[in-house]
Amino acid sequence: MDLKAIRNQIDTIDNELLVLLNKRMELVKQVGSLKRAEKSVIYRPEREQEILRRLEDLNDGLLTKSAIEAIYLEIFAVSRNLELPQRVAFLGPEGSFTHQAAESRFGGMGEYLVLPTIRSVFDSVETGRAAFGVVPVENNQEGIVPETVDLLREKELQIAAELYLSIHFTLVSKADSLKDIKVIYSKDIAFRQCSVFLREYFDENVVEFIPVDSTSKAAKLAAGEPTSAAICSSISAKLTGIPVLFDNIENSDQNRTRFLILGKDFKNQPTSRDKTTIIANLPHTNSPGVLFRFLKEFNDRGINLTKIESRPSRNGSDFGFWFFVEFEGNSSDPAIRQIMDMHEGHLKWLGSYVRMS
Ligand SMILES: C=C(O[C@@H]1C=C(C(=O)O)C=C[C@H]1O)C(=O)O
Repeated sequence: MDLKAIRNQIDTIDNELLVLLNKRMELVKQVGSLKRAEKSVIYRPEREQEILRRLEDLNDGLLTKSAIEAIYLEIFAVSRNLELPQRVAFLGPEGSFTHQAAESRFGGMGEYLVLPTIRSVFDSVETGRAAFGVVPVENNQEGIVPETVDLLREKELQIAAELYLSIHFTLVSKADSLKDIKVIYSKDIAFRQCSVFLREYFDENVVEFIPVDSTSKAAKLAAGEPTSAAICSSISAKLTGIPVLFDNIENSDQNRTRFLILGKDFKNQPTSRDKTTIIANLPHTNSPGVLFRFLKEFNDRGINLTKIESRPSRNGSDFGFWFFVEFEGNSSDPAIRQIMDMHEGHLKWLGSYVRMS
């Protein structure tokens, strides 16, 4: 077949796709009307995951799993926009890893609110300025993001979904040579994640490391100063037009960050692949066996714990603490229900959502 003939066929298929996509949108609109009548939530991450899984199982063509995901996540985002346009807040500025994470779920067409701090993302969802908020919660090299975990305890928001992103850092600067660099800007966590590279190439007695709110803010600052550098994502290097001196400078090439999508009064339908996150404010945490007995309840019921972190309660001068706990399953599972009931008043449910790891 010649080029023209092949392209004719492509055109025919695109025409069919357009008709089908519009048919899909008609149905989505009906779903939207039903949801509005029932005052139920528009975003159903568990339903989207179910569709993806079904299509990936069904697929026997050239499309890879991630290609199907990329296409469909955009279709879902456009669909939701038709049901009810919903603003999504994320920890900015533009070009941050959180921006990348937000776009991967809410699409390129979404309406975004770029906010300067994790707290302001929580606030915007709490006050309804945004329907959803995207924040980082942990990195597999660095552990949890304390601000996010503390705010999950403080605020009354829920986790609608989680997602994972591979993180790569670049060193950017307008300096001609490394020895001209006097200042390096980045986010504190990024400095730690690139510590091996920094030790090898820079003398901390000569170069000043200045932590700022985000890696993209770091790139913007460095773009305006000829003897400064920044550690940032390649997307913010591109957005600020600052030259990349080194790529992939992170300590581990297995560097992944987990993000949470936060909603208000949000509850997913249970699936068979859920994870649940809670805050445990156990009484008398300094007494022997309190944590042991709590964990034993999970073990006795065969519930797989995936995370436990302790955080200071900041209650006067004492050394009390509370726990950020995650485990497999949905809060409506009878075994999990039992534990929640047993500790009523001491456990705060933050969400049950499809497990992505
Ligand atoms: C159409 C719906 O609303 C949203 C859009 C979806 C879609 O495009 O398939 C799926 C789930 C929801 O996030 C639905 O709930 O079925």
